Amino acid sequence: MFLEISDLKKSFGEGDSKVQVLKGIDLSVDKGEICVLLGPSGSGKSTLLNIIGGIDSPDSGYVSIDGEKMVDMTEKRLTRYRREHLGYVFQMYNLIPNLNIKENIEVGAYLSDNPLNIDDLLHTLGLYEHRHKLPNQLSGGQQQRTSIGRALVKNPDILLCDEPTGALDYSTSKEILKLIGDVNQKYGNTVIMVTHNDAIKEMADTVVKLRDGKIRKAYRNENKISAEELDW
Ligand SMILES: Nc1ncnc2c1ncn2[C@@H]1O[C@H](COP(=O)(O)OP(=O)(O)OP(=O)(O)O)[C@@H](O)[C@H]1O
Repeated sequence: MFLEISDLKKSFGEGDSKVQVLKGIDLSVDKGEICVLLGPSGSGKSTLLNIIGGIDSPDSGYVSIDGEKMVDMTEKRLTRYRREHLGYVFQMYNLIPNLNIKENIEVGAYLSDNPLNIDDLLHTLGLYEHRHKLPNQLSGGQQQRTSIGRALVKNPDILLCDEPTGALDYSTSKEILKLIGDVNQKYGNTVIMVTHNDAIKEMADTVVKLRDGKIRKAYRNENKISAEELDW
């Protein structure tokens, strides 16, 4: 398996205020899959995503990517690994306001020795004609496309998305989900996507439902549909 998670545990706080947020998570995801993580607020989704992304570390258990355990990496190796192999997309786009769209995407390219062709990517993102505009001249959906471009330009093995459509309306959300599906097809990145929206599970290869820090259900979706066909 490409991504292996074994008996992952994480708590926050100390003594009486200690909260066990992940209580032993086991999960395997194949290369190129879309994995959707669902669960109620506070169930541990973002914590799990942050540990997979090397932003946070577990108390015990491990995450292994392509056979390499992240806990065994030195801080220097982990930083390099994050830069080269992981792309992050958040609910808030976090674009640099005084850089234009192309320059915002170039920020991601500088982190890679082997970035994708930016003009080609701008076409895929539907942003080519907007490339000289500043972020505040674009809609929320176009800004999110830009942040996906920034994450994608280094052609990461894993694209980690935390509520990527959380700030968007229905039709823009569907556009962004279609883009995530399209880039997964085109570039073959593994996608791990956290969402509150149950309908999104229909476009996943693997669906994982968390509750109270544990996996309540994990299954392969044999009847995957495209993002255009989603409805909620
Ligand atoms: N840095 C932190 N310090 C203390 N507690 C934290 C920290 N990060 C998360 N928590 C707690 O861990 C629990 C799980 O949080 P997490 O953000 O992983 O859940 P979630 O399922 O992603 O929720 P949501 O859907 O609301 O984003 C919550 O109770 C949260 O308050």
